[in-house]
Amino acid sequence: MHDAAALREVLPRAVPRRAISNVGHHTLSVRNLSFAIDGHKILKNISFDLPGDELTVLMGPNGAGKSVLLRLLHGLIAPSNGTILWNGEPIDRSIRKIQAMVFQKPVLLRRSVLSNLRFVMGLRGLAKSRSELQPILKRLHLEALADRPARLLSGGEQQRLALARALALKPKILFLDEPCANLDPASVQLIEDTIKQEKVQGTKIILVTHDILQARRLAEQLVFLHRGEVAEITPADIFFDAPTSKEARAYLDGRILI
Ligand SMILES: Nc1ncnc2c1ncn2[C@@H]1O[C@H](COP(=O)(O)OP(=O)(O)OP(=O)(O)O)[C@@H](O)[C@H]1O
Repeated sequence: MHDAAALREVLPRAVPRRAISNVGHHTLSVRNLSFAIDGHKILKNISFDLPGDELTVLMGPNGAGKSVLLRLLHGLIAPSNGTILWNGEPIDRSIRKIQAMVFQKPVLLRRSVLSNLRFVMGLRGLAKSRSELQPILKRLHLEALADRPARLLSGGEQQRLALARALALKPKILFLDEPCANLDPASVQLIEDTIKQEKVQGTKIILVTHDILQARRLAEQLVFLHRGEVAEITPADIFFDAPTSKEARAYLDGRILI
């Protein structure tokens, strides 16, 4: 696949609808959301509300449907049934523009680090000079790598670039799919600190992780998925002390879920 085409695959498709105003601390909701492929039901009639001012962590065993749910929420795939709402309104083009996503395996262009940032911003009509991009490079410790080919970066450096690219879009809703998988402790801390700063600045964050300690450090709200269904949605402190579902209890105890 051509570079630009590959990157467009990770940007949400615009859905033509009316514009909305006053986006801030609102709520991301799904109603009766289902997704099936070839008759295989991957997500089954899910409904929930994720308050804009709480950091939501999405957990669940392998194959539960977490990545598929993030891709649906981000608009990369269309649901078989159901609706996704931001502040009570169906997601439209103006809301797609305030979303960004970081994938577990970064999708980067065969260009420099700087050029990767510029390209995505250009797609959103946000042309930026080198000096204007310095703060975001600095924030993710990428200044010294700005002119390096992105695909030659280490895994951790690529993940920092993927986060920088998402943040450069100044998203109000940020989806993170295991952004710290395979990162060293310093990189994990940098990414977690950056996520916390974004949250404080009012970005709605939905993070998928299998790292229970990371979830404890970051989560305010916990959504636990099991076999395509929401087993529980709980404030994080309750979830880790006394999960209400047997599925979450088994997961936290390290028992295999069937
Ligand atoms: N394009 C697809 N075609 C067919 N099946 C798919 C497709 N995408 C996902 N699936 C299936 O949907 C289920 C959920 O996948 P998903 O990647 O969302 O799981 P996950 O909860 O993110 O798991 P993990 O923790 O292992 O990353 C899996 O059984 C997967 O095989």
